Amino acid sequence: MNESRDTIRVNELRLVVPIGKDQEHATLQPILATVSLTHDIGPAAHTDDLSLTVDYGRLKSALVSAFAGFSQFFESLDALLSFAFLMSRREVERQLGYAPHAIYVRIVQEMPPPVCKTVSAELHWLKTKPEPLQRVTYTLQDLECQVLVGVNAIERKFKQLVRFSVRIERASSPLEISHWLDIPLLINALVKALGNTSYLTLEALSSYAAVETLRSLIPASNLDVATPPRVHVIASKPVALSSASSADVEISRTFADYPHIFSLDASGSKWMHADRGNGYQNREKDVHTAALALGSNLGDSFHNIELALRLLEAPMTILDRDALQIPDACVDVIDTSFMYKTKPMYVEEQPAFINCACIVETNLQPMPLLRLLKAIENLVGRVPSIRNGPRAVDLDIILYDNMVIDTRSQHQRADLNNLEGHLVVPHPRLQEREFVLRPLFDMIPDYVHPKLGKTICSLLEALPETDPTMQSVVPFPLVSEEAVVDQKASAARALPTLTHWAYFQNASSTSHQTRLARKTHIMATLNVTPDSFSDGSAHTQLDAALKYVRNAIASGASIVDIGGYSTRPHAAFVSVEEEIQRVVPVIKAIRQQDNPAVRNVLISVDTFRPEVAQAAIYAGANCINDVHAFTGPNSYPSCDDAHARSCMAAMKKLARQTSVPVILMHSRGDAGQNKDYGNYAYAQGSATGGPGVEGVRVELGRKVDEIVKGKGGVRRWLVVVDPGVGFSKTLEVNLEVLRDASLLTVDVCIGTGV
Ligand SMILES: Nc1ncnc2c1ncn2[C@@H]1O[C@H](COP(=O)(O)OP(=O)(O)OP(=O)(O)O)[C@@H](O)[C@H]1O
Ligand SMILES: Nc1nc2c(c(=O)[nH]1)N=C(CO)CN2
Repeated sequence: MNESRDTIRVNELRLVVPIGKDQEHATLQPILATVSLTHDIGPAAHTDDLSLTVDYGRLKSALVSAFAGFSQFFESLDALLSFAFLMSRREVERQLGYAPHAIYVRIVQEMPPPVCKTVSAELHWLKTKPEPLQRVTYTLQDLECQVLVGVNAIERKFKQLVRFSVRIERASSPLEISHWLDIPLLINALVKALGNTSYLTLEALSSYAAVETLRSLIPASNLDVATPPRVHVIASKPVALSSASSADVEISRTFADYPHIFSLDASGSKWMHADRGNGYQNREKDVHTAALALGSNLGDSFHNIELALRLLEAPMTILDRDALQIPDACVDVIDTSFMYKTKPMYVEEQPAFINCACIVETNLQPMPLLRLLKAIENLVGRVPSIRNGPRAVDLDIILYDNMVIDTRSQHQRADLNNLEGHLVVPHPRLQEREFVLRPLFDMIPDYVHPKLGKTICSLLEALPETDPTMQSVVPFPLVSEEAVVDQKASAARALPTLTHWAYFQNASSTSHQTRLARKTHIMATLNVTPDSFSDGSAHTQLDAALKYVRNAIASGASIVDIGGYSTRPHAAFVSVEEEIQRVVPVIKAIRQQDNPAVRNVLISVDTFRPEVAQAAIYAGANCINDVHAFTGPNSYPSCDDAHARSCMAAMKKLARQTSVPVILMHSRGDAGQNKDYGNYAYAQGSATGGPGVEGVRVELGRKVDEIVKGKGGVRRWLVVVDPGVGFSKTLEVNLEVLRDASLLTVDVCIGTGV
């Protein structure tokens, strides 16, 4: 039996058919229809009798009259294919009296240049029991795109023509072939996405084309989950080789080849983006970690940096899917450094810089991440300037996972004067920049540079000289109710800066001169509790409070701390409403004073309650001073009770939203409870000092980590720690902490705690 070898074919029958989305948009368009059947021609060959085979003339006429008699319009190539197949099978069965072994139908549509040369759909139908087998193939032939691709210098500079041929194969059930793929949509998506790429190799480019094609198949993927569609891509560079017609890469891929990008849904019946739907676990697979450096020396630098960080976390509002090369782009800042005022490097005649760094988790690939950073620089107000000159904000990718990247061609890599439009990671100047190494050291001192093989710590130590004028800085925002409300409405807004405090790097190692230049900030404490001011009405209380503030400022105070709930042991309970009622009017009154020195004084609100902190900030306070470091009064021995957790979440959210500095004090919960004040023995024998200082470092450090690290964390530069003299400590421990607090960190705020 040779029935599967013989073929009768009507080749490229020219037809003109109505094609369109709907009746109104349907137009007559030429197509080429090919029909072939696999059938044993032996009997007709022996007898030379036409009635024993299929008359191709009758087959052609049947197709012509079926299309001519079709009074509707064809919505898609699928619909045309399906119609041509049904008409062919009917005619062949009419002639033979039974169905042939196999039928093949192909419909080709010529496309207007330069979209692509042709699109075609083919159906292979095979008579098998119990069900026939059916396979559909779509081909986009010679899709022409201008793409930046290649390793040669000229190829990095100019886009070049790349021809793609994309074939999609799917198994389909016999009755279901109409409207599976929207070809115009796919062509559009491909041309747009491919035009934004800048790969070095045709391999990466063709793989990207396969991913984008598979992406467009997701909506219909539930129909084929058992035998998922397969995509073949040929990427061809016609001008790559001087004596050859082209250089090509051909690949064949399916969803399962890209487990980081696609996964099956929970029921296993549909392909989806791995970072969608049942989510977090899937997303994790494609999450990368990058270290970014930020710098600014024009305008309100603190505002610019905060705004840039907020924009960073809203990538989809800045660039579209094509530029980001992913539909659900996501960036989370998960750690921040301290912030520094630094001497300008390279071009020294310009204002001092403010520098910091952050770690992000993102599903963006390196180039789209760079694109996002450049777009944010523009949005924040960076304008062209001289190289290494002043700028509103500068955002650099310092590290990306452990990757070593250089998008320049081999022979462009001799120096660093041609980085424009390229990406080099780790940042090529990292090792000479203290303003980057020091912020990185705050977060990842032990990270090993993937090219240099040295830790951040040793790179910092290896700097030939360090900047003795480098200071860490704490910015205070200028708060007003309208500004906070306005800013709450849009995550991508930041408050302007009222002032900042600056500290030399390391008090013990800086020179006598810089130690003298160091400013000590005095905090005045104003307790607006009923028994704090002698008799009298609310008005005299307010007068007394304002008089205290004026005196404090005149005596050199730079911040006024206002509290409405005493922290002394066994103090009477005060309701949230009452506490708000006590502090808010005083803050508002200060902010309405005529004297600018009083009106603009820094105000911290001394509270452990998020509701009170929020009301105070809305009224004009610009700092939160919390004796329980965001964990509330019931947080000892464990910080894990529900109240402590909800307090932590609410305080973090408020601090993050308003960007006010937070003073976090060491204590062991409510002062009235017995907390075994001498119990710091566990911290004995540490390198940092005595057990008291080490106990404070461990217990407060744990809370600081929880407040700073992870998504939604408070910027590290806004955290001021207070060792809590007089809180949960014996006389000896208090004295030890007073003596050695500088061992804890440079940024300590020492008060008497009353
Ligand atoms: N790791 C990287 N991070 C940021 N930009 C990079 C990186 N590698 C290469 N570049 C390229 O450097 C070019 C110049 O960037 P930018 O204008 O920020 O330079 P600069 O501020 O003068 O120097 P630097 O970025 O070294 O601080 C950009 O167009 C970018 O394509
Ligand atoms: N201190 C300091 N100096 C610089 C900085 C910077 O961020 N900080 N950025 C530069 C160009 O990116 C040039 N010089």
